[in-house]
Amino acid sequence: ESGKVTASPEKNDSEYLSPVTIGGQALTLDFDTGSADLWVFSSSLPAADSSGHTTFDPSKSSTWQAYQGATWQISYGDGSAADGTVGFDAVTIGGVTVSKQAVELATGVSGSFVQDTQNDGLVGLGFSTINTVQPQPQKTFFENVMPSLALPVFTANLDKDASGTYTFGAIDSTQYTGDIHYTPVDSSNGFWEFPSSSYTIAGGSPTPCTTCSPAIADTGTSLMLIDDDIVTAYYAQVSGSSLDQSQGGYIYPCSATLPSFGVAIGADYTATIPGSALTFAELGDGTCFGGVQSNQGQGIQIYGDVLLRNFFAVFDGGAKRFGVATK
Ligand SMILES: CN(C)c1ccc(C(=O)NN)cc1
Repeated sequence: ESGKVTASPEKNDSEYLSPVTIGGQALTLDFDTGSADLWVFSSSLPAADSSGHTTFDPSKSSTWQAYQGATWQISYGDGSAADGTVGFDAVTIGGVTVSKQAVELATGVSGSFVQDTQNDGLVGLGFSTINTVQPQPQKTFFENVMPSLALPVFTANLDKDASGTYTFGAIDSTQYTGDIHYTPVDSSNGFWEFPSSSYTIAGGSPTPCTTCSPAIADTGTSLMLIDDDIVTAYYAQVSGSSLDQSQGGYIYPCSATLPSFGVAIGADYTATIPGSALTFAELGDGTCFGGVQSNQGQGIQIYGDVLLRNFFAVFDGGAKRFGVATK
């Protein structure tokens, strides 16, 4: 089987939201290849925290099965967090159903989730070694459905300020051009992780970097969070740019011309993003906030939506590989 759903961008393409049905209840969730918990705003949240969100109410699902005593708690790279209890229910995405998917009910969420009223929770599409359910980590929707998919893959075709598509179980050849360039994935940290040991700024042949951190493909992160020395070199080529502590990153005059930025996807391919696609947000006073920012020395480079929305991306759970194609 295979199925596809729309991925609709929030403002500034900061995240992409997709329709999911759980126990017959429709919610709008953020598909996140950088985590492995499927969690939803629940009817047990304080009303002040769930106001504006659609909540899942297990008492209204005839197929809900509580997982007695199980709990979860997660924190994300941006400092946001959520926690709660666990059960199992039928989860359907694009017509593809897992009958007994672990569904994590939020009884606590941090402020940025409360404020993000279009978001009713997350679908983790990383590897279940980083699932936070105790006493027993739970498999992701993709891990559960993989054996019944025509192909053990899902693809992300995100777009700039336009709706895109997530597809499970098929590689839709109408969604990309040319070849798909794959790299093996090291899932030992729970991410779609691969080496990225060269980069290009403003074109030309790639600069090798033996000290460059490995990278992860993360649909749940908005920006590209890159090793600090590379980011410094990038903005050195942007006139009027500066590191603005109050904004939390590099800003520049929106009139500036940004150089292109290319990053290695494994050993054989450089994914190059044109400068015109490397602004994340206008700050309203003529300055712009860059899509390329520092990873603050985290030792991992996070290739989020600023990269992914420029490509067709393949997450291959069968061959444990990640691929990109132009489109
Ligand atoms: C506050 N929200 C909606 C978030 C969603 C996803 C993430 C994330 O780091 N995913 N890899 C952080 C925060």
